[in-house]
Amino acid sequence: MSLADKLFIDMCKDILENGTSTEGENVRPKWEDGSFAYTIKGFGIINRYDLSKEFPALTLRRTAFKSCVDEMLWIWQKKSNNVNELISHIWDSWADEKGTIGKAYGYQLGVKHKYKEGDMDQVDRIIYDLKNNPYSRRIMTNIYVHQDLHEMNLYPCAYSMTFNVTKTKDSGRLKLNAILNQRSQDILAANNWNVCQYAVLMHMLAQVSDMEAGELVHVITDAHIYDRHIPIIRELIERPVYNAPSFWINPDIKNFYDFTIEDVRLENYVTGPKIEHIPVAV
Ligand SMILES: Nc1nc(=O)c2c([nH]1)NC[C@@H]1CN(c3ccc(C(=O)N[C@@H](CCC(=O)O)C(=O)O)cc3)CN21
Ligand SMILES: O=c1ccn([C@H]2C[C@H](O)[C@@H](COP(=O)(O)O)O2)c(=O)[nH]1
Repeated sequence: MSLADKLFIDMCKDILENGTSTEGENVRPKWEDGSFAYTIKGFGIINRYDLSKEFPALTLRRTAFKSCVDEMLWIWQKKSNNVNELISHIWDSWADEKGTIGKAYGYQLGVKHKYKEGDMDQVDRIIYDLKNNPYSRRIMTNIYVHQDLHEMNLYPCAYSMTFNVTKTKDSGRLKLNAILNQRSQDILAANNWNVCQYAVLMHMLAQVSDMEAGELVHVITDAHIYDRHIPIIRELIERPVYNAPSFWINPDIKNFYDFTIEDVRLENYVTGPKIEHIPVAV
């Protein structure tokens, strides 16, 4: 069983057994037919993934690896907020007629800020610190920008990465760890999707800074299972599990901006069957 499967199954059981329901309360999201999308939610879930041991892809069902890496690069590398630059259509419901999701995600990472070292956006600031000042305790991004929230079609969910570099005990090589802070998580549609995205981001940043990828700590404030997902989750967590796939990254890429979705892949990724239709609350 992959470690990601174990964490996912334990988390789902915990939410289903100990979580609380929002039914009948004033909630924001709705289903396609206009009814309220209630959830069972757990508070303050923390999952730790050791990327030096295995890649954290779920095997219970296949995570759409190419689409999720494409979305991560859309945010972190293209710094785009236009859904026309995405391969998948997962963001279409939140885009306006021009295809933009407003001042969210990629837009915020592309904003240049003034630092003592010069003007940089948040991604370039991270890369600069990892290369020049890896023991800094100030290497972090934050896209939850209050002054721009009124111009976002959906507020950022995975909103902050805090990077922390340690030394590998045996080899002495530098190890890149990070905490992903997420205020809200749709467990069925996006949990492993988000985990795989940020695991790939860490592998890419580690490679371009001559480090190894270490631990990804995923902190989820509101970890929820939507009402219409409950039977799907109950079936999913009873499925057989397989070993984690192996992760390949093109070793020749030394500049973060040169990575494409073809430069990473999962090998021997054996999974359970596809869930034909996952309704997404909007
Ligand atoms: N309610 C909700 N849940 C989310 O996960 C979510 C939002 N809203 N709003 C913004 C984005 C869009 N995200 C999404 C939306 C849909 C899928 C989805 O349908 N996933 C399918 C297949 C995707 C594919 O093959 O490209 C799946 O099987 O997981 C995933 C993430 C994550 N975010
Ligand atoms: O990367 C993402 C983006 C969105 N989500 C989910 C989490 C929630 O179910 C909705 C957002 O609704 P809010 O009312 O703004 O919390 O989208 C996710 O899991 N991962």
